[in-house]
Amino acid sequence: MAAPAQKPTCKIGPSILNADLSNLQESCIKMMDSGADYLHLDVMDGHFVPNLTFGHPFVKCLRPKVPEAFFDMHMMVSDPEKWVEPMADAGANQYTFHIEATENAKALARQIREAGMKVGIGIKPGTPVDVVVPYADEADMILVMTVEPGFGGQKFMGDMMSKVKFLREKFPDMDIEVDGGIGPNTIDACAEAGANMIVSGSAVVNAENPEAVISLLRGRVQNVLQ
Ligand SMILES: O=C(CO)[C@H](O)[C@H](O)COP(=O)(O)O
Ligand SMILES: [Fe+2]
Repeated sequence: MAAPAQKPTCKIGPSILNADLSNLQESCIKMMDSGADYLHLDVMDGHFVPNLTFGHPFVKCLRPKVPEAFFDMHMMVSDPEKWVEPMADAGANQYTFHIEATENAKALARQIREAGMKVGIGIKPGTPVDVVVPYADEADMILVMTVEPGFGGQKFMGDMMSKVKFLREKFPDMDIEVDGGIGPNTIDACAEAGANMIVSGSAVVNAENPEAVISLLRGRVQNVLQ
C-alpha cells in the first residue's frame, strides 16, 4: 500500500555553487549550522550547460564531512543515466535530472529509485510545464528553474511562477522546488506560487549572516503554507 500523502513542508537548500570552491567542506558545514534543511549540489558537465563543476568523487569525499545532510543533486548533465549508480554510491539522497536531457524519463526515474535515491525532475525556463506532468507520478519532486541553468548569481525569472502555480494546483502534495536568483527580494513570489523547496545560492552564501537569511526565507514560505 502506498504511504499516505503528506502536506509539503518548507525546506531551504543552499546551493554552494558560488561559495569558496577551495573550501567547500567548510561552506557546507556552515550552511548546515546556519539552519539549512538540505544541501543543493550543482553538477555541470560543460555540455548540457556551458559550465563545469564537480562529479561523484567530490560528493563521496564530502559525504563523511556532513554525514547528516540531505544531498539534493542537481544534475545539469547530458547523460543523466550514466551517473545514477556512482552518485548513489557516493552518498547522494536525491537525484534531480533534467527532462530535456533524457529520452526515457520513466526508465530513468525507476533506475534512480532502484539505486535508493529520491527522484527529482527539473525543467529549464524554455520548457513548457506540461511536459513534466506525465512523469509526476514517478517523481518525489519537480524542480522549476528560475534562471537558465549554468551559473549562480543570475536574475530571477518571475514569469516562471505560472509554472509553479500550475504544478501546485495539480499536485497539492508534491515537493516543488525553485532554483535560481532566489533571496529575500524574490522569495515572496515563490512562496505565493506554491513552492516549498527553496534553493538559494548567492543570497545565502554571500550573506554576512546566512542564518538570518535562511530564517527569513523559511518564515515567508511557512506563512503561505499555513
Ligand atoms: O542550478 C543553479 C544554476 O544553474 C544554481 O542552483 C542556482 O543558480 C543557485 O544560485 P543562485 O541562487 O545564486 O542563483
Ligand atoms: Fe541548481
